[in-house]
Amino acid sequence: MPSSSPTIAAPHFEFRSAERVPETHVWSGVDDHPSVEAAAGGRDVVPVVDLGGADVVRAVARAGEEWGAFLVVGHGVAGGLAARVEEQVARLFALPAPEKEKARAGCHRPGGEVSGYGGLPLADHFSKVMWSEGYTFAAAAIRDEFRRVWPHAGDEYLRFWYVRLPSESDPHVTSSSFHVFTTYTPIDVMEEYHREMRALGVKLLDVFFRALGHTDEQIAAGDGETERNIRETLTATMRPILYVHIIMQNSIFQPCSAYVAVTRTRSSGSPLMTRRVQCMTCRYHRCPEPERTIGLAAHTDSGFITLIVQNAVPGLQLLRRRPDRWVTVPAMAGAYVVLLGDLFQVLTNGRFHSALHRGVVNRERVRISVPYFLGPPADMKVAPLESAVPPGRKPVFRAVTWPEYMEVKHRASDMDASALELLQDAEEGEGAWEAAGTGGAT
Ligand SMILES: O=C(O)CCC(=O)C(=O)O
Ligand SMILES: [Fe+2]
Repeated sequence: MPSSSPTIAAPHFEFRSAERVPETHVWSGVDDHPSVEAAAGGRDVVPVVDLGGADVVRAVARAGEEWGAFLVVGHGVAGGLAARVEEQVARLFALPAPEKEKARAGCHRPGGEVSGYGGLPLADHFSKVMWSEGYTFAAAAIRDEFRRVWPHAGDEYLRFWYVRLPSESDPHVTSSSFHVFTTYTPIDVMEEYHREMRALGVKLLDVFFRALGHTDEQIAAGDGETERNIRETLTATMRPILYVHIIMQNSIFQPCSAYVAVTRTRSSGSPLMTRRVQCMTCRYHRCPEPERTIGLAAHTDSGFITLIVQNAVPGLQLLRRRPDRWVTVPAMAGAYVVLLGDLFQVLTNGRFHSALHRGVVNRERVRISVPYFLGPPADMKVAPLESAVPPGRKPVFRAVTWPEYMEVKHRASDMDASALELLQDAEEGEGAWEAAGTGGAT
């Protein structure tokens, strides 16, 4: 449950070596509703939309209306990109704790910057800590962000070439993490991810605009000013997340796997130093701990559209109603997850809705997820598009900027209310805003 208690100032918590879920990370109500695996042919199949297929507009519109989420295939994004992103993100998380701490969010710019390493923005609303670690980067400036948080790493960021050798008994490592030499650096891959996701996001926006009645000609001509403005000013944030599986209790530690840290000279690119470090891996007994904690608490995303690449380990769940149940999004090779955010619900006057979702941990394998959030710039007033408001009707939502929306969302969360409801009627919304501001979150 949301809480107005101050955030726990968690010291660096090393999930990998935790021997039990500490009280700080124990959540109640994680199994309030049953978890359901998407069953073939049943009502709980997360829609899969082929962007290159026939009837794509109808398929996207249906998924947006019924789920606020879907898996997209036929998207035209290079086949190997997902594995490359997963590999580089695994390396970022494999950095030693002091390296991660250097990047801790809020340490680098005045004003409590969220960009960097650490908890998720939503963590402030809970008295418990989530079982995940994450980085947040402004996607268009990721090279500058890396340079800012790890200035000692040099322009090619070669400090991130920590490579883990394969070990059959080590469940942390995915097969794609095994390459010792690769032609990519993390920054190249993350920049490519940014370019591809932005292009995919724009493609999806256009499909949604079509679903609202825009013709090919209108879209080709750049639509009206509002739509063009939305497309051209999209902002993007990238947030790699690591959900470490729960392997504690009765673990028997034994030395067996090794890390190799490879550093290369900047000019020649040839190996300069190779270091072998003996480390510990573990055999483990399964235990019921995953149900006691949560990787990422239930929430809706705030922006327009979130695109997610995840590794082969499922863990993202969508809440479906009547009866309430958490449906696990399958880890489908080659597919990207699409989630609609609250501001998209505002933009489309509620025709397409945001999806309530969460991230769970498991007993077997590490899960990596790399959400890419697309939204408006901070100064854009987001209001229902004309094409989304039926003739003769008033818009359901009042216009709001992203920062204004976040303020409503924070206050709504403290009041245990819904931010979108507070925005639904101008008078009611303003009233509630006032009340939230003065009444406190008791
Ligand atoms: O774990 C995931 O795939 C989803 C992450 C997420 O919902 C978020 O960062 O907002
Ligand atoms: Fe999310």
